[in-house]
Amino acid sequence: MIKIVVAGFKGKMGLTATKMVLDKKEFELVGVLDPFAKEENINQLALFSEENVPVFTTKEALDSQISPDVWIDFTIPKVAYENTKFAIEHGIRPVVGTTGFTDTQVQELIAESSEKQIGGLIAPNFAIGAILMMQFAQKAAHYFPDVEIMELHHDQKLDAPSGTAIKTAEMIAEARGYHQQGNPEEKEIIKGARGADFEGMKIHSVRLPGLVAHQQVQFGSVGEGLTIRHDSYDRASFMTGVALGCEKVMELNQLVYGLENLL
Ligand SMILES: NC(=O)C1=CN([C@@H]2O[C@H](COP(=O)(O)OP(=O)(O)OC[C@H]3O[C@@H](n4cnc5c(N)ncnc54)[C@H](O)[C@@H]3O)[C@@H](O)[C@H]2O)C=CC1
Ligand SMILES: O=C(O)C1=N[C@H](C(=O)O)C[C@H](O)C1
Repeated sequence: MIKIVVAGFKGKMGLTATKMVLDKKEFELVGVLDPFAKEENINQLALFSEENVPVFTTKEALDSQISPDVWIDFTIPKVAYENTKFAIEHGIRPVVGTTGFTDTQVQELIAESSEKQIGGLIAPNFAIGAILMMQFAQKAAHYFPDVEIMELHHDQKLDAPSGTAIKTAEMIAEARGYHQQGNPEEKEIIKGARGADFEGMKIHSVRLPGLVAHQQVQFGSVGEGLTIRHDSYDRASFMTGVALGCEKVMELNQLVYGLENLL
């Protein structure tokens, strides 16, 4: 039985992950963390009235009372680095979906986990279809170097571009390197019109109510185009990957970046 804590449990993803952990017989939910929680036990929420799991509002209180094997993190970009570092330092394997990490932070956490021999995972996207989208895009970039990424999310999202768009751009850049796209004489009449730039490719972020998480990677070449698109219509789409991550980190001795490394 893998003992799990969910950080950010009152959020959209935290709540979905909490339900997933409770539903899987291989997992035991030993605690949940959210500084904005008013409850002391999740059974004070109608949804979890049959359960008995303590609620913590600080990671220090959590650490003094429970000993989880795995720390699932769906919090906010501002705290995810500190949370992940805390988990590693306390021998808890992080499975992190929270986005907004810098490359330097990811490298630091990998080095620290390796030193402590603690498995872990930071995955900008846990949906299997999204991983395939990124891998297909990387493959296509060998033949189609001209590409733009459009990511579309709900309007409560804090970070832009999305972690998935950054990871996709990194994977495409690995395949094709820096590549100047479009007209070098181009001028933006309104600042930002052409989106963010990563190694010469543009990333566009759309935020609208009603959306969940969507991304289109659009390639253009002479007389042809190729569009690879993934849609998460429901947050349940991420849970197969989260569950897989919780199992796999038990066998690792350092943190990995990207679910594709565990499939
Ligand atoms: N990797 C993936 O597959 C996915 C990643 N995400 C990412 O997960 C994160 C959370 O997304 P949502 O659930 O939509 O956000 P949300 O805003 O609904 O939830 C965030 C939760 O974190 C809590 N929180 C804030 N500070 C905290 C702290 N210090 N410790 C513990 N909890 C804290 C908040 O109170 C809130 O309940 C975002 O960064 C998002 O980009 C979202 C969907 C899928
Ligand atoms: O905030 C979200 O919702 C999502 N965040 C992740 C990201 O930034 O890529 C994953 C998914 O796109 C949903």
